[in-house]
Amino acid sequence: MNVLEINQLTKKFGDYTAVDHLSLSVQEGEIFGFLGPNGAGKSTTIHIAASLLSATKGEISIMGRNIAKHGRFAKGAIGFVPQDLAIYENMTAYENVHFFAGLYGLRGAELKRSVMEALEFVGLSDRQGGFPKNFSGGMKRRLNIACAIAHKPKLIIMDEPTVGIDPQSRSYILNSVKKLNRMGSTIIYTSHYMEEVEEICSRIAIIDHGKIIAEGTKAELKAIITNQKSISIAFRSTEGVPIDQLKSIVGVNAVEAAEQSINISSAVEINNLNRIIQLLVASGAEIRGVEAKEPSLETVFLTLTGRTLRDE
Ligand SMILES: Nc1ncnc2c1ncn2[C@@H]1O[C@H](COP(=O)(O)OP(=O)(O)OP(=O)(O)O)[C@@H](O)[C@H]1O
Repeated sequence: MNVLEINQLTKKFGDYTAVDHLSLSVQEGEIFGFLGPNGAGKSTTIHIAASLLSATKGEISIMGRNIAKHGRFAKGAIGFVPQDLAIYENMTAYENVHFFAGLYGLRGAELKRSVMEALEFVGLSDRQGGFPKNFSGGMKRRLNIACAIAHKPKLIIMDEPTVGIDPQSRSYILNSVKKLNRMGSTIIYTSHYMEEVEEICSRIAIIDHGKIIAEGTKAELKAIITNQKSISIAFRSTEGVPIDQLKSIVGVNAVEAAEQSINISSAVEINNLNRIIQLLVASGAEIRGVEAKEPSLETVFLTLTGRTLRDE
């Protein structure tokens, strides 16, 4: 069964089209990754799916019911973890979760039990009486998650839940996502960190400029680029590296530059490595290493759009 179905969704802000005839479906039991650079339209799409924003055009159904007609049902079926923390600093951790779970109609002993279970789940039960202002960034993110899951929603939508936190909290959150999924929730996970999406998601949609540009399992997405190789070259500094000239070498499809490295996506059948190295040596760039890399979702994105996921 499809837990979420989006059909030809369009959202305009004035003249600007943030989401452009976007369709996708998420099946029960999936961890579905929604991957795209900043500004691609991920948040707008999931805000509409969570009934927090209205669509300009298109239809959305949750477990077969149109959200425009079954608003109450749709809201109860979804747990939404927003990108910007939605917690009250002047309420304790317990009171925060209690407040949000109460909004979903839980009452009495069931409400108390659900609040404690959610706090336990995110590892904050021993801090239930603490105020978020005394919490670390990672703890606040975990509390944000507890607020969204206490009512045991069928579908949990997470909008970049690991932005700006330390690696330990990030790994805690990623493990929690997997555990929630094992416990029966379907998850939509949006991110512009492709490593996270590769690690936890069973199916992925890549979005750019409000449109889905590729969709499938990791293997299916990588199959798009089996005719591509990825070469990573390290430098002391990439200043002065002739990027435009590299792009004009036969076979090269895209070049992505960071401070001390460049990634080149190039056609497998064309042996242009000599030409690439010659050009770099002639430019005076100090090469520190050359490595052929396994294609990643980053390579898929780079190949499809000519841009990197991160520098938008
Ligand atoms: N309320 C608004 N008014 C005008 N433009 C908006 C509004 N909300 C979003 N946009 C624009 O719509 C586009 C898509 O934004 P959205 O937040 O959905 O992207 P995103 O993929 O979630 O990126 P991010 O990771 O930065 O949140 C952006 O160009 C953004 O500036």
